[in-house]
Amino acid sequence: MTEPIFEQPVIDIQNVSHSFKGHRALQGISFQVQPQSLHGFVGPNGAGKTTTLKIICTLLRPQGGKVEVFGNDVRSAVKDIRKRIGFMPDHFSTYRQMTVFEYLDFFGAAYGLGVEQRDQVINDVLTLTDMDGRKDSLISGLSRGMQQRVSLARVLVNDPDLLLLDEPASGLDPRARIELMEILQELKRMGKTIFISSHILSELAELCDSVTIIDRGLIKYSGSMDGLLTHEQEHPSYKVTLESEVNELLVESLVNEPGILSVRMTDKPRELLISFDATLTSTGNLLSKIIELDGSIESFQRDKKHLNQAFLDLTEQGVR
Ligand SMILES: Nc1ncnc2c1ncn2[C@@H]1O[C@H](COP(=O)(O)OP(=O)(O)OP(=O)(O)O)[C@@H](O)[C@H]1O
Repeated sequence: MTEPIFEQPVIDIQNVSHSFKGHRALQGISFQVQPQSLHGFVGPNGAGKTTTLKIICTLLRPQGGKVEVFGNDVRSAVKDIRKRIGFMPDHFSTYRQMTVFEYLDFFGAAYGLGVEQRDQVINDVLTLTDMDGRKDSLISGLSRGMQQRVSLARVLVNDPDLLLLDEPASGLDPRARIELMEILQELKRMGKTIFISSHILSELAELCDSVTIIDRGLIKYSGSMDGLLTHEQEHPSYKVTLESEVNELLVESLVNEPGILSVRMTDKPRELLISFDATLTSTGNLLSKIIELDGSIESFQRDKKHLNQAFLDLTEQGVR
């Protein structure tokens, strides 16, 4: 039998805490980000997203706990980490009077690239971000969506292995958002790991393989996107579509079965929502019972929670 290969996580956060003037912004958070994943970091205002991002990209020293990026400690290996990451903050910096080329050239030089190499790299990153025709445009004249792409192009100049993006989609119209997500998918296909924060879970659902949810400095969930939507493993819920209309006798018989917690009819006459206690019965038992009582199932599928509901269930009410 082949042994499973355990890859080292790109980001490994263990019990990290951080306070600002007595206010506990991070209260012992732990999670990991796997290589070549697109990992969402979601939480309401003031949850601690930017603080965490700044710690990961070595701009802020954690006061407690341990953070490793590519196996290097953020406290001691600042230079090694900075060489391999690209951080895109949630605001555009103050270089608006430059052209796109001048801006990227400036950062290329700051990263130590020679003139010829910079020309090549700038052409490549402009192609990647679909900005070929904008090389000589003034940044101040670009739309918010285009400015975001320039920001992303800037982050790509040193060919980082890990991209840290703070709210990159905020303020973008739906088209610009979709286009940005497509660029990020392409970067993932190129082998990069992408860590992206947002207030809005549904914005990242299609894009991310995994997600961490943070609220008031505490991690509420970290794992696969799929796992988030089927979070209540002990009480799974299934949507059953019958070939004929649901009759009340069937509902009554199912409700009385051991382990079945609820049987609900929906606004569709052939559909039922059934949840059960997985420690007392199983999907197989449920299926056999329905077949025995009715005999005609058209479809049977796990009922996933709505994204917004999953987010609301995990985070607390109130603005902070
Ligand atoms: N420099 C600072 N001084 C004082 N308090 C701060 C500082 N930076 C952050 N905080 C506080 O720490 C908490 C976490 O802030 P953080 O910016 O990390 O949250 P966030 O999830 O990024 O929020 P948002 O989505 O609103 O940007 C908030 O209560 C915030 O007010």
